Amino acid sequence: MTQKVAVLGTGKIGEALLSGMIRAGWAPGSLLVTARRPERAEELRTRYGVTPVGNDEAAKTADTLILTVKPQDMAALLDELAPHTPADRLIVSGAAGIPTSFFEERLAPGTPVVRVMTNTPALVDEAMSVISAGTHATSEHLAHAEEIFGAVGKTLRVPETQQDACTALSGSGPAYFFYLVEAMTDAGILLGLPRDKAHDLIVQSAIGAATMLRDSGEHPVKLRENVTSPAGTTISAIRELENHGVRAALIAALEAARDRSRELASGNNS
Ligand SMILES: NC(=O)C1=CN([C@@H]2O[C@H](COP(=O)(O)OP(=O)(O)OC[C@H]3O[C@@H](n4cnc5c(N)ncnc54)[C@H](O)[C@@H]3O)[C@@H](O)[C@H]2O)C=CC1
Ligand SMILES: O=C(O)[C@@H]1CCC=N1
Repeated sequence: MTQKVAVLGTGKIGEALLSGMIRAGWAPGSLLVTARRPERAEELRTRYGVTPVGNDEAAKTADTLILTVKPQDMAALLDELAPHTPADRLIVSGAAGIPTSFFEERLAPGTPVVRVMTNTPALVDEAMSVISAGTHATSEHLAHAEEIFGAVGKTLRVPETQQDACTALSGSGPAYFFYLVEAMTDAGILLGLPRDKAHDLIVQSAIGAATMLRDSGEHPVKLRENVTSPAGTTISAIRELENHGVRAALIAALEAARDRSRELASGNNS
């Protein structure tokens, strides 16, 4: 029997995952989606050939339910799902902050839950997805989640205690790089370059640097040293970064993201 997978609350992350699964060869006929707005459901059917259903129908029909609603909407979704979800369904949560115990408390006893933190480079099959098992999830359940999220990039198993830290690093991580590109493009404007040229120079430098980080096998310190000539330009820039506390700012920023992920777990949604 074909395994059916349902994506519930198919927004940015849900659609990125869905499209990646289809690119990786999943049959659209084995994929169900749910969305709040009927126009959105139709859009997904037209774009991917998947079947839109209600949340209750997804729970009854699919073997694996991937929940990609916002953390703030998860309790309401689980209220809707609980009466229709047999305990043999695999629940995969993609939400920041929410622990597997949150699902276990609201669904039938023994329900397997896997928590995943992915990121938006799923759109280009370069996601980093971090995967943890709940109390009743077996290694087969983890392997199934890896098969799904492996369609859009790399996966890594971690203990659930590390999920909030991973959310701060890789879940939110792409935003920090986009922010740096934005700021460096502004610097290019200050230095008199047209915006489009500044953008292209920084983006290609980012792609080159990321490829070297991934493929060279060198430590980032060594890669930076190779750019930094004695009495040259780079060290003048690095001194300013240190003077402005950029390293400390990054450490504090990621600590704040980790703390916010923990707050989402405790139901602080403001
Ligand atoms: N955006 C990002 O970079 C990342 C987001 N996440 C997590 O992924 C989840 C989704 O985030 P996004 O895709 O950015 O949000 P989004 O707002 O684009 O998507 C969530 C979707 O869920 C729908 N929804 C809410 N309640 C529903 C219900 N009861 N039934 C059906 N649909 C319902 C909403 O209409 C919306 O389309 C969040 O939990 C977030 O923490 C994880 C990693 C990265
Ligand atoms: O900002 C957020 O809460 C979500 C989770 C990780 C990335 N975006």
